[in-house]
Amino acid sequence: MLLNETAEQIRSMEIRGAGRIARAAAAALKDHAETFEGSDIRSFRHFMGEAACTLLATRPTAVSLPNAVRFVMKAMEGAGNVPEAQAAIRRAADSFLLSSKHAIEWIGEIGARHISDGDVVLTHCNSEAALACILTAHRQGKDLEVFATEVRPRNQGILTIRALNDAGVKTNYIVDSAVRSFINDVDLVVTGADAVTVNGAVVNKIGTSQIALAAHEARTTMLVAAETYKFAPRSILGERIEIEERQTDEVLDPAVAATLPHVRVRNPAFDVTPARYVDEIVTEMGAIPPTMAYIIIRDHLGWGIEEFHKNFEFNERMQE
Ligand SMILES: O=C(COP(=O)(O)O)[C@H](O)[C@H](O)COP(=O)(O)O
Repeated sequence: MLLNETAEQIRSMEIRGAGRIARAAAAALKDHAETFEGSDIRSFRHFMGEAACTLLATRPTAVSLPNAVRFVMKAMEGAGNVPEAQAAIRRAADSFLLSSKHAIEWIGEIGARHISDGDVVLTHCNSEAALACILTAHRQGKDLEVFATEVRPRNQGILTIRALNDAGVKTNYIVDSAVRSFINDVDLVVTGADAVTVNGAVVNKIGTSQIALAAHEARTTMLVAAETYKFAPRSILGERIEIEERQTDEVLDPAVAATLPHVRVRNPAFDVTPARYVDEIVTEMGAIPPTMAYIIIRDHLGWGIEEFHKNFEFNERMQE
């Protein structure tokens, strides 16, 4: 698929969810590299650098996107000519796609061990990683019941209840504001993540932090299912995750809004749940306390402070 088409699909949320966005970006970079005609390595780097920027500009919050783009782009660093660079990009993209698929499977296995026979699980938004935990437990024969939220304003809950229904999981579909009314019936909350920062805070679909707060008050376990490429290296430098604020017409009909000149509609797509409201983050490396985020960023993703210096030099070279 053409790179601009993928970028547009991510922007319009036809492709959505942090993991899917990352995989679409890696695949788009791979296809884009093959379309380069020429033999000048500097022009190729520039060509790929522009493509990376186009993808990065689509949606600002899911850290899986810059992590995937960087992983693929970094592969061509040592290449001396265009065919070598194209092959390196191909290998890196394929490796990212495969490891992402395996990560979800592992998360499903590990997450399922947190779910017992007879449990009631609540999930929010539509997360592949969170669903992997629930569906794996269901496939293991555990008798489960799920509460799934509506997820205003884009209604990703519909995707979730469809997946649960297709798998034959007994599911309750509730409006977002009903979470506190049902939280005492719930044994475990499982959500996904768009980003995890160095202090263990979890950025996910708007409403997640209210759910975490309700779970905390009710002493209900709060699990977050997240591949390690959702951890945010730049948060080591104190950089904040940008919370995407989407168009107001997703929330209120523009014709109605036009009659309300004193009303400003706000539509943040994500919120931040502090680490103290999260019991564990289930990654493909195992279930960790959120306070271990720094270790994942430094030892697993390989992003110490020194990496930022290297990356700075790399970016300078890309811009030459
Ligand atoms: O918040 C969302 C999706 O938001 P949007 O619909 O706005 O992209 C999901 O919970 C995370 O991305 C994790 O999903 P996954 O586990 O599939 O990566």
